[in-house]
Amino acid sequence: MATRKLFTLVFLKRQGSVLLGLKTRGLGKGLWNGFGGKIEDGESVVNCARRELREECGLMASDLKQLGVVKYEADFEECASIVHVFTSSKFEGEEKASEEMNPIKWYKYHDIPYMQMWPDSVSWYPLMLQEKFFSAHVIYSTESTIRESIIQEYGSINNALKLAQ
Ligand SMILES: Nc1ncnc2c1[nH]c(=O)n2[C@H]1C[C@H](O)[C@@H](COP(=O)(O)OP(=O)(O)OP(=O)(O)O)O1
Repeated sequence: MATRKLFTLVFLKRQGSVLLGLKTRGLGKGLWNGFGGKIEDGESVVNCARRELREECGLMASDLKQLGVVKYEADFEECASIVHVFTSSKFEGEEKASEEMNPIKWYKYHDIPYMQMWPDSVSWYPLMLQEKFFSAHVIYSTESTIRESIIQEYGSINNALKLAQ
């Protein structure tokens, strides 16, 4: 079986806005994104989502809900990336930028800076913003060019999770 890297990605929502951070290093440097990272050995998916959210923007979510799975493949890489996508609108703590995400900013849904984000974001954010369950299978031919993209909406998270298997 091909190797896979596992990640989480969390979007906090408040009155028609979503909290994004500008990535300062590593994968996706210079792009706005939600908060997340690699799932550590022995860590559950949801615990990773909670930990990365707290580390990257200082906030703790009490009702994380998994909405989707994004599977990334690239013609120039052997390893696929599986990203588990969560949202929450109940959170507490002191909102603050971090070494990895700086600045952080609330964006109205109609002002999301898609031109300064991963190119596939625009294809599945609308589902995520509407709290729909979804899967996205995205294949890049270069770092910024999508060769193929299949987005699907479901009635529950269970079907989306099949993409992560
Ligand atoms: N195409 C693609 N591949 C991998 N990861 C992502 C994408 N698009 C994305 O939006 N993402 C997300 C998934 C994760 O939330 C981050 C990447 O995590 P990363 O920053 O590499 O993981 P950390 O564990 O935080 O990294 P370090 O702390 O070791 O720097 O982007």
